[in-house]
Amino acid sequence: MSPTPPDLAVDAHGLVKRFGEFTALNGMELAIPRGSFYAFLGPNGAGKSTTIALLTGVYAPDAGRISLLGVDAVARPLEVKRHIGVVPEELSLFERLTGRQYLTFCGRMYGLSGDEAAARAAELLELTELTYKAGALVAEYSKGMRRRLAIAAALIHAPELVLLDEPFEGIDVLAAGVIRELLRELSRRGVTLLLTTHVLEIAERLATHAGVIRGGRMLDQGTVQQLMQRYDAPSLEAVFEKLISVPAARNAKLSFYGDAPPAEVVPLRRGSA
Ligand SMILES: Nc1ncnc2c1ncn2[C@@H]1O[C@H](COP(=O)(O)OP(=O)(O)OP(=O)(O)O)[C@@H](O)[C@H]1O
Repeated sequence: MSPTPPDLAVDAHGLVKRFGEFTALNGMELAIPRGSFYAFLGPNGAGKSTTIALLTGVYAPDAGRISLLGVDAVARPLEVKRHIGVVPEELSLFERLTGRQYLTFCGRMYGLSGDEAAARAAELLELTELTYKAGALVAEYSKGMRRRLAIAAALIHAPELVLLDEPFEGIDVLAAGVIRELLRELSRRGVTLLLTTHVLEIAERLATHAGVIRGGRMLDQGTVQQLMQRYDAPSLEAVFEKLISVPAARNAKLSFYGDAPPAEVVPLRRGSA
């Protein structure tokens, strides 16, 4: 890491990523100040997961540069990976380990001693409310439990920057509250967080900063306050709606259904099938 920490935890310029003929990222810019909680927003297919894949070294960019925590992430990916945590949208966990073994294994991969890894695993299981499942195989975990385990695994090496792609996907209301508090606590401790979510209410509650992308480009980014002022919008959701034009699908018709409502809706009797 550089001797003086940079102001930006994520500094990406002119990112281009092509899949064959298709250009998924077309000059993406990303500026995430250290210690901020950044909501990375955009409609389906905008390029959020692809950007995260580039930041975390899953794909190499076709053009552009990426600096994470002051280090060139394309040239020195291993050095960067030691200091970042990632929760991808598509989880691939080791199914034949127990939750506790999985976390301990991840800790050992980051160079923690066996005792340290076990102690942190226990703490993270507690924080994500998975202690009662710690001895069960990951293969037996529900979708929401897997997501929580992945979040725990991403934190085991105390990363300074955590990137979470849809961490609330498939999580019930109570567990979402647990995850929200955990993220808030990390933020309070100065960890930089990047979060993608389609639940703007969650972004609204947590984020200090936001960026809205579409078609592989950054439309605008800044603090949540700045964006609300700039677009004269009362909420992040309103900023999002102003930046992303209303999809044509909202005005589409279900022509094959016909226009007439059913003549009469007959209430079901209690107990009837
Ligand atoms: N491996 C791939 N091969 C071809 N096209 C891809 C690939 N990965 C992503 N794309 C395309 O790149 C574009 C951006 O996809 P990406 O998954 O980054 O979007 P996203 O913003 O994360 O969307 P969502 O909110 O639906 O998860 C989409 O048009 C997608 O179809």
